Amino acid sequence: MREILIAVGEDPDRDGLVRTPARVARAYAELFAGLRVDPAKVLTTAFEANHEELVLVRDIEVMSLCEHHLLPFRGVAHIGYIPGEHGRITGLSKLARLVEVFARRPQVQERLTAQIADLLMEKLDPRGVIAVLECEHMCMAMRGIQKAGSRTVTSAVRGLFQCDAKSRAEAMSLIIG
Ligand SMILES: Nc1nc2c(ncn2[C@@H]2O[C@H](COP(=O)(O)OP(=O)(O)OP(=O)(O)O)[C@@H](O)[C@H]2O)c(=O)[nH]1
Ligand SMILES: [Zn+2]
Repeated sequence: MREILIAVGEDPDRDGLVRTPARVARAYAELFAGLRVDPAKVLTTAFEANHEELVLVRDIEVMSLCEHHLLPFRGVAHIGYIPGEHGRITGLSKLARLVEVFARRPQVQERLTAQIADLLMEKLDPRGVIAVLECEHMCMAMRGIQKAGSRTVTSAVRGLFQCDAKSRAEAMSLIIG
């Protein structure tokens, strides 16, 4: 970070900047803390509830950093699943925790979306999962093409939602609100 400050023409020894490299190191440790967390451990709480229909949590806050520029992208995630045969469900907060673990890594939005869907499929064994993310990327807003306000929508559908157009359409209509 000291080298970067020198490269952009700053004096890394001036008052306001002298502790910046250490601060940035601490900030990055926090922003990338998801690299040191096993996402499977987030879903350890699951219970049988005999609920075999859609569970959908909308508007989960997403804040991540794109791996190309290490600039933030932020927006919301909508995550839904249809429990498996025994109606195995997880705590609602666990869906948000899952977003958090994968978001706190250098990311691309597509992979973040897929990782959330894949882990839910693997750990909950549901009939289907749908994950939709809508984010604005600062690397497109603050620099480069400089188009603030554009939102990127990515989806990952697994299991039943892949082959059953009616279930997918129903989930999508609830996601769009
Ligand atoms: N698919 C995808 N692309 C992303 C994501 N975040 C950033 N990008 C893109 O990654 C690309 C990197 O392109 P490069 O040409 O290597 O880098 P660049 O010269 O800085 O590109 P510009 O942003 O076009 O100036 C850019 O088009 C970004 O918009 C993401 O989550 N998913
Ligand atoms: Zn970027």
